[in-house]
Amino acid sequence: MSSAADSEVETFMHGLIKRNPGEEEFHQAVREVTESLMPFILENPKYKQAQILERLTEPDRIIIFRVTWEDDEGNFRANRAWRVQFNNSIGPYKGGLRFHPSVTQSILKFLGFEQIFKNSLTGLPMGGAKGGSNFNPKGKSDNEVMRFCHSMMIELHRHIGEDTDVPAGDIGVGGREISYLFGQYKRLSNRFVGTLTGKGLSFGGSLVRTEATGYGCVYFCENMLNRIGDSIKGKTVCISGSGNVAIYAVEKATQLGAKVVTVSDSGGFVHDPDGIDAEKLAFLKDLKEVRRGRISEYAEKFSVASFHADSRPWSIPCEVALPCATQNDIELDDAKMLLANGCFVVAEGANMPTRLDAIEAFRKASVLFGPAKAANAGGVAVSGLEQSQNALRLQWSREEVDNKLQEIMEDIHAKCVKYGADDKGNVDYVNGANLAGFAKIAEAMLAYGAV
Ligand SMILES: NC(=O)C1=CN([C@@H]2O[C@H](COP(=O)(O)OP(=O)(O)OC[C@H]3O[C@@H](n4cnc5c(N)ncnc54)[C@H](OP(=O)(O)O)[C@@H]3O)[C@@H](O)[C@H]2O)C=CC1
Ligand SMILES: O=C(O)CCC(=O)C(=O)O
Repeated sequence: MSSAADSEVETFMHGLIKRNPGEEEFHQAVREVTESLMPFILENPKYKQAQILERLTEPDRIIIFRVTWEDDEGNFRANRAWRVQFNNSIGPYKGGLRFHPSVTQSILKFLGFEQIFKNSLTGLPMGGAKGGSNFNPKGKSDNEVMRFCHSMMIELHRHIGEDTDVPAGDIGVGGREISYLFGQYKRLSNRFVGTLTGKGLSFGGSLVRTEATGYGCVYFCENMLNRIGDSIKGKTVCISGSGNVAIYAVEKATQLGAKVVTVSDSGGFVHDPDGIDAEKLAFLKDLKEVRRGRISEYAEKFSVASFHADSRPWSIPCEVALPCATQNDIELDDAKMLLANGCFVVAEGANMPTRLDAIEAFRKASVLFGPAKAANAGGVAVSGLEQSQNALRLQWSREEVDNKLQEIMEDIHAKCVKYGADDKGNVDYVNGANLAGFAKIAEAMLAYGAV
């Protein structure tokens, strides 16, 4: 980056931090995008003149509300919830809901901001949003989760709609939660429309939505490898997380011939040197999707595997790393360890799982680095396809949706290459994803004038 661009980035970030004090995750997400975009904005004064970056980093609105619910002992409990409607320049607001005790406005703003670019990359007409609550579903009964979701929707339903804002799942929000939320939405609005995605298959859900983020991440990884004449087949893969994204990343990587040797949760990671085969994956799905148990049980069941409490999997040698748990999961030291052990491909299944200095280390080492906006866009892409099916009142076959998902991931990869390749043909996927995502949104914002 030129020194002029450098100093513009610092001036811009100074103002942003002043306007959004203490929101570190949001600052981190905006800095990464700003560093990619600033040289382009300086070359194209129309974006600066129209204050596109300033407008893009200010949410259209944030709705904050209290959710009161009753636990199984009859106590009243209260949580805080948010919906950050960030930008609807290219379509209705779209993005997941996160239920986790760590949720703050900063986290939801970083997620909503990233979602604007990700959704643009899919080529589908979706704006960016995110929401959630500091409610902790862990250890709660189904009835408690239901009461929380029903109470949350009493407020949320006023702000969403199939052409306004379409929430979906994220950490702590899966099929169970979406069902409770959708049931209450349907009752309150007296309309059966696709205002949430990730629904059950018997009431408007799309085939392959459950698998889409994990599968899409592996498809993106395969696209990056194919471009250099390689493939994921035969590669050793480390995955973090053991939730929705991680499980289906394990499944697709294994189907394509890779050996996945780690998964994790907030208690630690398991290392299975033999790889997670179909039988072990079935156990993992039952453990996490049905019994909601801890990952340490995997090592109790399969003696070849070891459990490492309170640690992340990045010390285990691998060629491909797929962080699929949460933000800031790969620190600089983890990146150094991965590089020293021969890792040369990283695709982000989670949102912002890699710290900025760790990304820099990967870039310097010419790692094939697929940023979240591109690599995990498969989930929201199939959510977009769910909206299309709902609007058409049709359900497409598994094969049809999976083919469309593969096409969308290939298309996102091609856009990253178009916008991120240098003269020698090396691709900076971070710059590519940011620039390609930005181009479409910025054109729409310019066309609207001062709105
Ligand atoms: N679901 C989707 O379609 C999409 C999800 N994403 C992103 O992918 C990531 C994972 O989401 P998803 O799989 O849906 O969520 P899940 O709730 O299904 O799984 C989350 C996983 O991450 C672990 N985890 C969560 N927080 C922490 C933490 N602070 N430290 C260590 N581990 C943690 C969880 O462990 P534990 O159970 O112990 O908490 C669990 O294994 C998130 O970053 C999400 O934003 C991105 C695109 C789409
Ligand atoms: O499916 C969706 O609408 C949102 C998925 C999501 O939360 C994400 O892409 O981070």
